[in-house]
Amino acid sequence: MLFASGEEAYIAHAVRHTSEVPDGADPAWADAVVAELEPGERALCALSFAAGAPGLAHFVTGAEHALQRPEADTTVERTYQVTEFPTPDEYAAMVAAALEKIANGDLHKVVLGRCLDVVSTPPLVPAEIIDRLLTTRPGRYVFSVPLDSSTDGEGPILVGASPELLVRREGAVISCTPLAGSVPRSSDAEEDLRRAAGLQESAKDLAEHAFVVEAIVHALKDVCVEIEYPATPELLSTDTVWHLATPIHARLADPVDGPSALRLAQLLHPTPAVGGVPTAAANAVIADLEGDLRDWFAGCVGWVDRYGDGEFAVTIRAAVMDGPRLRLFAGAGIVAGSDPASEVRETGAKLATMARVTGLP
Ligand SMILES: C=C(O[C@H]1C=CC=C(C(=O)O)[C@@H]1O)C(=O)O
Repeated sequence: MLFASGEEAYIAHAVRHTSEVPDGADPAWADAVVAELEPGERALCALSFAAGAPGLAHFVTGAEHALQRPEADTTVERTYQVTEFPTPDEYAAMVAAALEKIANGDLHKVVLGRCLDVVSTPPLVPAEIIDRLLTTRPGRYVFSVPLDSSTDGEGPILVGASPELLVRREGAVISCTPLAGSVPRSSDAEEDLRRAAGLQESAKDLAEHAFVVEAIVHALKDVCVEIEYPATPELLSTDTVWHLATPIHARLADPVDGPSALRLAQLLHPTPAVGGVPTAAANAVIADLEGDLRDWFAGCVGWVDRYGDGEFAVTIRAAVMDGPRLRLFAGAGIVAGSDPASEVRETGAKLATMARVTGLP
């Protein structure tokens, strides 16, 4: 069980117990988790996408380790049976349906996702996937969190390499780096830079991004002062996509009794990077068009300590491993001007991050 940020990985050595709740958005639960933490412990947490869906916290002790690059890849030969759902055509039709609702004025933005279900022979080995995640680090925030109290590797495990910081609290200092607006990368260096430059000038992507920054700044205003962020987004790249990113910094108005990192994650999540605008209308469209495929995807994952410090990433570029089965998820923001075929390509590029880590051809 681990959460890595940048060059350091916090690896849990022992689990005291696991708190599972039906509603991960419950503020009383977040406060109880922090109050229950003992000296030297952290709670490694995962929250689902929406209010009213589960959350869990593992009370662990562990240590920071420097990440290492592998000498050689010891990948086992496997065969994979892959099912796409919805299919790319069905996903394009979902995007078209969302665009119609946007044109009708029902909402401004909605993020829609699709999945790959993979059955591997021989079965995937969690330790192997986690090793590869740590050594290749396709995203800044690498995580492996069991999704129930069976911490022996037998139950489902949420793994991933998210590029998106939902929130970090270090004392009174708060940081968020929302991402939204993306384009697949190219293996041709010149074309890759052209795509990045095009993204920075794309009115559609800048609008898609602005919704997320606005929502986060609005939510931070309730608990923070000195909120600072650049007027235009920066570029951030992963192994497969370029993103627009806005680093936001703020100070807690009340550093003594202010919200913990877990409580801040609840306050901010789900942002329009995974939900939409307005929130309720977008959630209804997601439920209608996606059904229940999100589960723990598009949630948030991270840690909090007994002082309230901690760090949460958005659960994207992620997979759920369960024995021989693996489910990968990727979503894309839909706004006026989005093109269904481009959104299929974008989600395909996002799925490729975890597909590569798991050894899929
Ligand atoms: C929902 C995902 O990405 C979000 C984060 C960054 C960029 C996004 C976009 O451009 O659509 C999404 O809002 C995902 O990777 O599954």
